[in-house]
Amino acid sequence: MHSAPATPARAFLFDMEGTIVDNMGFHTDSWITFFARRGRAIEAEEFFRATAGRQGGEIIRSYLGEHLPDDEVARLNHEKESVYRELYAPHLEAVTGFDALIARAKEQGVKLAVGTAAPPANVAFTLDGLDLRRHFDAIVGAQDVARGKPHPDVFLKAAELCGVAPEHCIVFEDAPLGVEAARRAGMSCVVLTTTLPPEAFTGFDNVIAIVRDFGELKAELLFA
Ligand SMILES: O=P(O)(O)OC[C@H]1O[C@@H](O)[C@H](O)[C@@H](O)[C@@H]1O
Repeated sequence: MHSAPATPARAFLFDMEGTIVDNMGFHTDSWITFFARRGRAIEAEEFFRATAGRQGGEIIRSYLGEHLPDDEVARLNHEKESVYRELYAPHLEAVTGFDALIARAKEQGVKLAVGTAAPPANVAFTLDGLDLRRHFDAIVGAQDVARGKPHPDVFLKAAELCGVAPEHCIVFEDAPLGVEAARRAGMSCVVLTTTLPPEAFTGFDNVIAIVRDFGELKAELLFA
C-alpha cells in the first residue's frame, strides 16, 4: 500500500459514480425506491457491495429475471436512473481535490479518461452538469462495452482510446467490483472511501493508496 506503481502513469482512468462524485448513497436510495415499487425490499449495504460498478441493465436482470427483453430492461433502467437524477441533482458536486488533481495531471501530460457503468444520460448529467467533459481524452460508458465491472472491458477500452498501455494507467475507484476490474485489466488502483471503509479493499494487490478524497493524495505517488 502507498507504494508508487512500477512505471510512471501516463493515463488516469476515473470511475464516475462514487469517485468523481460522492453519490452512491443516492444510487442505492433510487434502487430501493425502484424495487419497493415492485414489492421488493433490499438491504442497502449488501446491495451496494453486490452491484456497485455493474451496469443498470445487468442489475435489473439479476434481480428481476434474466429473461427480460432488452426494451423492457431499457424502460426499467430509464425509470430507475430518472429517480436517481432527481434525488441527486440538488447535491451535484465533484469530490474534494478532483479539479486540482486533473489540472496537475494535464500539466504533466497525463491523459484523462472516464470508465463508468453509467448510461449516457447520467454521464451527461454529471460531466456536463459540472462542466468536466472537456477535460477528458476518452469517456467510456455502459453503451460502449458489453460487460460491466468486474470485467475489465471499460478500463481496457478507455486505455486504448487514450493510446496508453494498461501498465501505465492508474484507475480511481470506490467499489470492490471496480478495483477488481482494474486488477483484471492489469492496472494499479487508487481507492476512495467515499462509499465503503478501507477494510472493504483488503486483499487487492493492485491498490496503491486508499484515501478519503483526492486532496489526500501525495503527488509523488501519482507523478513519479
Ligand atoms: O461505474 P460507476 O461509475 O461506479 O457506475 C456504477 C453505477 O451506475 C449506475 O448507473 C447504476 O444505476 C448503479 O447502480 C451502478 O452502481
